[in-house]
Amino acid sequence: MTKIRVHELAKELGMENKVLMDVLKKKEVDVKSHMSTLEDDVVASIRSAYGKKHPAANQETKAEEKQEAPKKKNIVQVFRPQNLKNGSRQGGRPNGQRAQRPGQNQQGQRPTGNQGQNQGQRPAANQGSQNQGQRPAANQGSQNQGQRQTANQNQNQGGQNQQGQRSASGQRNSRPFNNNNNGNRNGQGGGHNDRRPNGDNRNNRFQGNQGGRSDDRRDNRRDNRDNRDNRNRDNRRRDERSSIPAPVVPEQKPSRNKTKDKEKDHKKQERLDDDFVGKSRKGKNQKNQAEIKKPQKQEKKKEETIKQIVIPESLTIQELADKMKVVPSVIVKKLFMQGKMVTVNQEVDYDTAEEIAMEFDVLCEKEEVVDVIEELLKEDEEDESKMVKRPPVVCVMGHVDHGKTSLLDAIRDTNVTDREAGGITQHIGASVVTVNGEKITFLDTPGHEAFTSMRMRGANSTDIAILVVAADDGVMPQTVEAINHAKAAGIEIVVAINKIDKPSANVDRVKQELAEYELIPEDWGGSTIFVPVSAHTKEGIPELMEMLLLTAEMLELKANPNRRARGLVIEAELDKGKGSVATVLVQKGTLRIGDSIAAGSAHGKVRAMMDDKGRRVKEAGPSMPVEILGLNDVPNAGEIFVGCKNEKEARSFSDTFISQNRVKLLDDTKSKMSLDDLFTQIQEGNLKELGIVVKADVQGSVEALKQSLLKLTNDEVVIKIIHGGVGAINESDVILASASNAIIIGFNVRPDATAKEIAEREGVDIRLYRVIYNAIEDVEAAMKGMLDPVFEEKVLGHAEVRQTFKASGVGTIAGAYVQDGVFERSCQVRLVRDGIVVFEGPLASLKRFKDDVKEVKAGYECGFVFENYNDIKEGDQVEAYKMVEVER
Ligand SMILES: Nc1nc2c(ncn2[C@@H]2O[C@H](COP(=O)(O)OP(=O)(O)OP(=O)(O)O)[C@@H](O)[C@H]2O)c(=O)[nH]1
Repeated sequence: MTKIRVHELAKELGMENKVLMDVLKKKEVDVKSHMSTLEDDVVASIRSAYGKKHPAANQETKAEEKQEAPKKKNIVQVFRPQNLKNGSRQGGRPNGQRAQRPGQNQQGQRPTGNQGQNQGQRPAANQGSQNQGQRPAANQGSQNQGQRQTANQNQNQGGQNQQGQRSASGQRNSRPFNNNNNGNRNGQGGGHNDRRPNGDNRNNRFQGNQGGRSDDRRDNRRDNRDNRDNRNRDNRRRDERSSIPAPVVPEQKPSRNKTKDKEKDHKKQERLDDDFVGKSRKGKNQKNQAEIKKPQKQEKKKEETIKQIVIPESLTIQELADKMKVVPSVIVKKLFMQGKMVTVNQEVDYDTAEEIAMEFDVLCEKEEVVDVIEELLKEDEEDESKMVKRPPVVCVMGHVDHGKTSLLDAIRDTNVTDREAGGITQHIGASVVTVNGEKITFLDTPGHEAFTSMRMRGANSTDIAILVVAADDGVMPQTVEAINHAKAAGIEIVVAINKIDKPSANVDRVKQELAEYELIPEDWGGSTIFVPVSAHTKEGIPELMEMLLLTAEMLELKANPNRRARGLVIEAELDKGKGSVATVLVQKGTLRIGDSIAAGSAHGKVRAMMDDKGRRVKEAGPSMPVEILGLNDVPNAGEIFVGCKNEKEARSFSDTFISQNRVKLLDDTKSKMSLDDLFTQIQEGNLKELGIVVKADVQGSVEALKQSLLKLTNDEVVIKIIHGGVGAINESDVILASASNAIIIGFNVRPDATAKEIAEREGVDIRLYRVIYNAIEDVEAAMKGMLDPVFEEKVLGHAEVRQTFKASGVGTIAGAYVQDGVFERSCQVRLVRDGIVVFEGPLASLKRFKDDVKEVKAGYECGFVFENYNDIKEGDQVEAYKMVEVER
């Protein structure tokens, strides 16, 4: 049987080692220290003298403890201080006692020397710290209870210190590690020793926190560290511990990579720091609280603030993603999930972009495109008081051959009052007539052209339109067109029913027909002025002039002549001798010789001015058309001209115009790639890379094409095969090509219907080949700008000449019978006589009876006239053919 030691007996009896040793000394028992062993008889005598407890009772207790031992393990797992507290309260004390005893017992049973070491270290390590630091008042209470249960009153008398000393063995406090030690002792190997101290630390940590005695804790840790093999890990933990009360179980992953560990631990440290700040210093450190709350606030803010972006009319997915600050692939993916296939380079319009953005909770606003030119041309409202009456600007419009030119001439002839001034009417695109002392400016430009080109920048050139309708012909398609143009431009219409001199003239019919277009004559209760005229007899011309003046009066046409001139360019050309010659219509202000003006890309000083009669003038007021010299360039018709302060201002105006136009031009040239304009694009430096989608019938061909095409890369252009595949050219190929501005080369394959349609819509160039070499050759030729389309003759049909007629002014007409196929109006023909081609050329006309026809099919008779060839004989064979572009 193992002999009992002094301290064990002391503990058993609930007395101090020193007291027991004194007792023993009194009994003349030789003990050197509390570790000295005692003989059984001595123990028995001491027990009988000082204690009631019998070793048997101890044995029982031990047995109990052994049974309950597993429970202690649970306690080890408790990380929360409060839990630990509870554990202490409920079972801490008895456990503590129990824990000591098994330790004691095990000491005796220990087969190895490890325990001795552990024991020796443990008390040293744990005594001070654990006793003092780990036992809070609550625990004391519970301990007392426990002690009472053991009926050892002395313990209570011993007070706190005694208790502390009593537990100097560390057993109570080191309950958890006793368990661990048990494991070790049971032969689980030294490796577990590493864990055990960690376990110790955990306990220490928690308990230490309870007690709040960090010094002790630190001492304890320091001591423990000395006993640890894995110093690094412990150090890390120590770092954590120094600030982190929260439980960490890094030991659970002993095999982690060290570097990773460091990083992870660092991150964990940060997290835990946050936790710590959040949990432990709550209320103490306001700053920290603020720090913790901050992210939450930010999150809230994020939720509340809806992103808003400004996007242009159209943009690519990439650009949209950039604006939305998301990865483009996210958008592509989202759209893909909705069944829409897009690429990052694909352009989408505003509405689509807005829809996409909404999916990401982003609001869109359309970017206001500032037209710099528009801004430059912007004008402030004019002061009405400074305005004076100006002549009306009139244009003549109507259907072909209804007499527009004749009417204008008649008007001019009738109203040229100042012939004496020696003016020979010059064609400057506009003319001024004086009627009853009042001037009317006529524009020569055909009505609708005037509207479209002259309204280029939203400025109307004309005030009144004369709608010429031939009385014998009535309303014709171009009449309707003219009405619509005039209405769209919001200009007044005066109807001139022309050719009333003709017997077939029917004025009422014209009135009736025009009524359908809301042009109701005044005598029918409407408001449109109708004037029956004859350009030939000049009947009604003065009335028409009067009506024009009346209308002008009603329109109250006014302008301020005392300001810098502004107006429209009506015509412009480059004259060999004079340089740039432009006819301008002054609309506001007065243009004078020497004025600096700018008109679109042109600018300069007015060197000379001529009126419509070719007379030199020094100034031109509102509604006056003049030809000017002095511009450095030829401006476009319809361009607004503005008088500038000086030449510098005029130059800067046109410079801005040029640069803006270049931007626009570049935008326009961003059109789809085509082999035909490949060279031009290369030349202009617009193209550095030619993307090609290759589709072929077999993979071998795809590869062959790819390889050959890639070899064509030169200094100027890089060939890039963006996709290669087997099978028909499909929708996705076209979309891909469109998005990447690439061309498609198909070898022995054809595009399907959808692909064809999309290619047409998107302007994707699809080239189909049956010979690989041709494809290569084409791309190469295109890169050199030498790509010519390949045409092939396609025979349409055959006919036989059965009769010939001679017609003056026409030549010989061949009456023929179409034997097979079809004869088309614009086809080429071959005249074959006795097997010899006697003529080959285009068909001048194709008639059936007297009518021109588009085509004549087999089995029908028709009349041919060959262009510049009349030597036609009966029995001649005619072969019709046309050249068609063929795939290479
Ligand atoms: N009898 C008659 N013939 C007229 C009258 N006005 C024009 N014509 C004839 O109609 C034909 C067409 O006249 P244009 O003045 O060339 O007609 P337009 O509308 O200017 O024709 P386009 O310039 O081709 O659009 C000419 O042969 C004129 O001689 C008219 O008042 N009476």
